[in-house]
Amino acid sequence: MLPTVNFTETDAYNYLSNHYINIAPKHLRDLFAYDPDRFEKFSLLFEDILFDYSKNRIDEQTVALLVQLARECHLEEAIDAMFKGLPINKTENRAVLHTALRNISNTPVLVDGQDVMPSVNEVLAHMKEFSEAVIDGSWKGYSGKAITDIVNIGIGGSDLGPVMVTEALKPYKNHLTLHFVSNVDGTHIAETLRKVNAETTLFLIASKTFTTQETMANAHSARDWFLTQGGAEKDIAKHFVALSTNAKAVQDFGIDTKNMFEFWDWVGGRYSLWSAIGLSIVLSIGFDNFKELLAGAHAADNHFKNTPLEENIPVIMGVLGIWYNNFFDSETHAILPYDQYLHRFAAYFQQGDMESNGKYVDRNGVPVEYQTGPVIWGEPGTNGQHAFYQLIHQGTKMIPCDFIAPAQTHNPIGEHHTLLLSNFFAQTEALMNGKMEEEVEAELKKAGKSDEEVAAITPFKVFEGNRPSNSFLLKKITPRSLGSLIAFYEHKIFTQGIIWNIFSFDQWGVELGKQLAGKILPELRNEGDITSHDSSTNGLINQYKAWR
Ligand SMILES: O=P(O)(O)OC[C@H]1O[C@H](O)[C@H](O)[C@@H](O)[C@@H]1O
Repeated sequence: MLPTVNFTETDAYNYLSNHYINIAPKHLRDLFAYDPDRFEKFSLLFEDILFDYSKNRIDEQTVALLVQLARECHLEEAIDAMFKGLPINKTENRAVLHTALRNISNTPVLVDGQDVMPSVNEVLAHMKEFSEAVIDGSWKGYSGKAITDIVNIGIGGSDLGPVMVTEALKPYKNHLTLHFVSNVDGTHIAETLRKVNAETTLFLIASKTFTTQETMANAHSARDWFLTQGGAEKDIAKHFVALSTNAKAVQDFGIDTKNMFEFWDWVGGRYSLWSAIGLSIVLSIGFDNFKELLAGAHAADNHFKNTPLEENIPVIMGVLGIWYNNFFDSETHAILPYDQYLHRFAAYFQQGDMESNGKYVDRNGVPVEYQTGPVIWGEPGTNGQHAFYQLIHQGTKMIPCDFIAPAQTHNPIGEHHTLLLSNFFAQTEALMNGKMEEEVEAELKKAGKSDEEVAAITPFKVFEGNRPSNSFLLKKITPRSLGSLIAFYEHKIFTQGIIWNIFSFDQWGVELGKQLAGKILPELRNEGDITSHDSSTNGLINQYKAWR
C-alpha cells in the first residue's frame, strides 16, 4: 500500500528549509526584473487552458526541490495506485476511482480483479436514455404532461458539484428549470415547492448512502407534498428517481429500483459529480455536453498520470500550496474566479479540499507535527475586490490566490468582458508588484499635495506587494475546459494529501456531527428541562424549549 513518509524528514524538506531563507527576502518584482523568461519558465499550456504560476515566490531551484519532495513522498507510485484501483482509502478500505467514471477511453479498471467499466457505461447509458426522454418530453408526469422542473434533493457532495457545474454551464442549458434543495431547514424545501407544480416536477433524491438526515427529511417532505398535490402512490415512479449506492434504502423509501441510478462505494461523495449524482447536470445541459465534461476531466487525468512532475499542472499547484502552507505559514488559500457563472466554484472546493485534507492524524494513525489542509475560500471577482481584497493587498496575512478567467465570454455585452479582464490582470500585477513609497510620493506631489501632506499620507498608500498568485486563463468556459479545470483541482488535493501523509478520502470529522445531532434529537422531541450536557448546551436547549 502507499508508503508512509514524514515529509519533514526528507532530504528535499531539509534543502527547502535552507532555500526558504534565501527566497523569503526576495521580492517578486525583482525576480521578474532579473529574469525576462520568467513567464516562459513558469507557465504551462494544456489544451485551451493557460496556467501561469510565475507570480509565485519561487525560482527554478524551488520548483526542482518541491518536485523532489513530491518524489521522496512517492507521489508517482501513489498516482499509479489510485488509477489502478488499489484500496488507498484505507480507513474505509475502498478504492478511489472517480477517474474511472470519466474514463472515456474505456481501458479496463479493476477493483478486486473485476473491471468496473461495463457497470460505469451501463449507468451512463441509463442516464442518457432517461435524460433524453425527460428533455424531449416523452417522459410524462402523472397527468400526461411533460416535465418542466427538476428538484435535486441532496447535500454536500450530492449537491455542491451539481450546483456548481449547472451554474458554470448555464449557457448550455435547455428549457428545464433546475432547483436544488440541500438544507434541512424547512425553508429550503418550502420555498422550492412554492415554485413548482407536482404534475410537471421530477425529484432526484441524490444520496450516496441514502441515510443522510437532511436529504431523507427533505425527500419525505417532497413525497408528502406530492401526495397532497394530487399525485397518488402509483405515480411516485414517474416523479421520483434515486441517485445512490444503497439499493435497499432506495426501495424502502418507495422508489422502484428501475428508477435508481447506481454508483459505487469507490466514488467519494465530494468526487461524485461525474457519477449518477451528475444526473441533474445531464438533465440541464444534455448528455452530449455531460460527456464533454467527462472528456475534459479524462484528458486532465491523463495529463496527471503521464506528465513528468515538473510539467504536471496539478502537481505544481499542489507543491506550491505546500510551499506557502508549510514554509511561509500561510493558513488560507483564495479561489477567485473572474466569471459570474463560476460563482459556486470556491464553495465547491471548500468541501473538495477541506473535507479531504482537513486531517491532523497521519497515515500511521499518529498526530502530525506540521500544518495540513488550508482554509479555502473565495468569491467571484470583481465583487471580491470590493469586499475582502483590502486584506489580501494590505493585511498582515499572506493569502496565496488562484485567479481564474475565460478569454471569451458567453455574454459579449458592450465592454463588460474587457472591463472584467482588466481587473483580473490588474489585480495579479498589483499583488505582485505592490506600490513603492517613491511611486506614492510622486503621485501625491503630482496631485498638488504639500510635502507635509505627502509625508503624512504616504505610509497608508504603500503596498508592499510580493503577494503570490496563480492565474488560470481559459479560452472559454466549456464543458470540456470546466471538466479539466475541476480535475486539476481534485488532483492538486490528492498531491497535497500524499505529501502530508494523510488519508484524503475519508471524512470522520463529519460523521461526529451526525452522531451528536442524533443524540440530541430525542431530547428536543420531549418536554421538560435537560440536564445531561454542559451548562451552555443545557441552557441553550432549555431556552429553545421555553420559546418554541
Ligand atoms: O450523498 P450522501 O450519502 O447523502 O452524503 C452527503 C454528504 O454527507 C457528509 O456530509 C459527507 O461528509 C459528505 O462527503 C457527503 O457528500
